[in-house]
Formats: sequence, C-alpha cells, structure tokens
Amino acid sequence: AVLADNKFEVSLWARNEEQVEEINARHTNSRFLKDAVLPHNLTATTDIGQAVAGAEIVLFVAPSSAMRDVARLAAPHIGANALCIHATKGFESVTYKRMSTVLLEELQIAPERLVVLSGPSHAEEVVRKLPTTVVVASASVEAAEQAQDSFITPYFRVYTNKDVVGVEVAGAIKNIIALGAGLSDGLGFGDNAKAALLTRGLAEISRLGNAMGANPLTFAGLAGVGDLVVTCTSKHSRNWRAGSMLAEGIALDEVLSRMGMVVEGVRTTSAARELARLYGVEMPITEQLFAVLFQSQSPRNAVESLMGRGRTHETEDLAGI
Ligand SMILES: NC(=O)c1ccc[n+]([C@@H]2O[C@H](COP(=O)([O-])OP(=O)(O)OC[C@H]3O[C@@H](n4cnc5c(N)ncnc54)[C@H](O)[C@@H]3O)[C@@H](O)[C@H]2O)c1
Ligand SMILES: O=P(O)(O)OC[C@H](O)CO
Repeated sequence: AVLADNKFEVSLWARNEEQVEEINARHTNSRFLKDAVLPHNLTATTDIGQAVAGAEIVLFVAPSSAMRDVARLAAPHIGANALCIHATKGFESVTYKRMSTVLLEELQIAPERLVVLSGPSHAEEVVRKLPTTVVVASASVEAAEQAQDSFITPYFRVYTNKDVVGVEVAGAIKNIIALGAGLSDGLGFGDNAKAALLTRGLAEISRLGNAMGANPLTFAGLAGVGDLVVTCTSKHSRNWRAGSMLAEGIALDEVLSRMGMVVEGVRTTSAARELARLYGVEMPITEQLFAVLFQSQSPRNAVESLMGRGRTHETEDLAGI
C-alpha cells in the first residue's frame, strides 16, 4: 500500500483466490486488515510469474518458514537488475540462515541488488497512514537509497543503513523478547519486569549480532530498540499476544491455532538458541523461553531461573561490542 501510494503499479501475489478477488473487487483484505481500504493501483493475482515479471522492485514478505519456497517460485521470473527487498523477521529453520542469505541462494541477483526493510512497523498502523519509521539496509548504498526513495512518504519515513546482518538479527530476535514480554504481562508482573526484559533482551540481541559481525550501533536504531519497544508493548503484536496466552496456561499448539497468523518468535527461539551455541554467546532469556515453549518449563520457574542467575557486571557483560 505504501508503494502504491507512491504511484507504483503494485501487483500482490497471494495463494488464496477469494482473497485475490476481494482485493481486486473491493480493495480490502478483511482477514488481515479489517476495514482498511487499499489503493486502487494495488491489484492481486494468484500467478507469481505475472506478479513479478518485469518488476522494478520485488518485495518479499512471506513468513521465514516459507521464504525459500516462495523465492524459488519467483526466481525464474525476476529480472537480473530488479531491486529485491525483504521485510521478513526470522531465520530459516534447520539451517538458521538469515533471510538475505536464503534469497541470495535462490535468486539470480547480485548482493548489491538486495535490501532488508525492518523497524517498528505494525501493518495495522501503516495501512492507516499513522506515522511510521523504518530502516532499509543493503551492502550497496545505491540500492538502499533506491529503496528509501521508493518507500518514503510523509507518513512513512525511511532511513538507510549498511548493516544487513545487524538489521536482520535485531528484527528476528526482538520477537523472542516480545514473547517474553507477553508472558511477563500475562503473569501479572509489572513495568519493572518489562523494562528489564527489554534491556536485557537488547543485550542478547547485541551479543549475538556482534558475534555475527553486525555494527553495534544498529541495535540502538529502529531495527533494534525501535522494534523491540513496539513489539513488546503494542496491542498489535502477535508475539506479545502469543506470550500472554501462554501465561494463561494455554498450550503452544492451541495458541498458534488461535492466532491464525505467523508468530515468528516461536521458531526463532530455537534458531537463536542454536546460533548462540554456534557463536559461543550467552542468551539466558532465549534459553528460558525455549524451555517454556518446548520443554514444559513453567513461566514462573523461568523467571526464577533468570532472577537467580550468578551475579554479573552490567557493562562487562557487553564487552566486545
Ligand atoms: N504484520 C506486521 O505488522 C509485520 C511488520 C513487519 C514485518 N513483518 C514480518 O513479515 C513476515 C510475514 O508476516 P505477516 O504479518 O504478513 O504474517 P501473516 O501470518 O499475517 O501472513 C502471512 C501470509 O503468508 C502466507 N503464507 C504462509 N505460508 C506460505 C507459503 N508457504 N507460501 C506462500 N505464502 C505463504 C499466508 O497465507 C499469509 O497470507 C513475518 O516475518 C513478519 O515478522 C510483519
Ligand atoms: O506482530 P508481530 O509481533 O509479528 O510484530 C510485527 C512487526 O515486526 C512489528 O514491527
């Protein structure tokens, strides 16, 4: 919708024929965006080739679990000079690869044509044109600036960044912390607990990102602090809502089926735990979230474990950043 507002002819690929018909006939997407009216120059199709052939920009927003399959379907139709952008927040399951790595493996494009878009940007607010800021990161300044020019509007402000790794790691890991924030709120803990989760969560994001080669300053930016704050505090956050349902004692499978939308933090918890081991960094919140999600740890015991950890020094703990 933002690109269409900027006068691009936008073709949206979707698998569901009814949704495609609804978008084309009524300019609404009632399942995901309730009453929002979409721009008339945004049309939908079930034919991925038709959606991307000849496109100047291809925007990938499939859930991380579907990114490789979707990229593989689109690849034969994408021009070598197309600007490929993704806004997906997660890692690939099993391989734990970042989304840009997956895309570069599947698409016949140079790394200089790939951009990551991230930051605090709940779709429900963007579609209502409420003020939103995001960051676009690319190995190529030119590509990042092309993405910035394409997306920027008076209500959607876009910053550039060169740190693809940092922006992707921050966007993925904040979902784990948001699950924790939902759990904390659901258990009736207060603002102190949530502030602690955000702060120590940012330390985990920074530690892993740093080990993976990110620029530490990225974590103080929109993809880091910005998205962490919005996802841990917004009523729109699926990750926060899933965490609060878990606190009520609802089983994970049931939570996911009630959500009916992707909750990236669940798979990301497994991926981040493995990455933490691989890179030799400590991620205690992630570790406890994993235990709650997959090892029947009670949320209250998880909090006790976190509070009872060995004493440590706040800044030395971040040394190396
Ligand atoms: N919703 C937001 O506000 C928001 C903001 C920024 C980034 N993101 C990120 O965008 C990504 C997608 O999130 P979303 O909010 O659109 O999720 P969603 O659950 O609302 O929608 C996901 C869509 O992907 C489709 N899908 C699922 N599996 C697929 C497959 N194998 N092939 C093709 N399509 C498939 C679903 O049918 C659905 O239409 C996530 O990584 C999320 O973190 C979301
Ligand atoms: O609804 P969530 O928790 O998937 O978060 C959506 C976006 O990442 C917020 O920026």
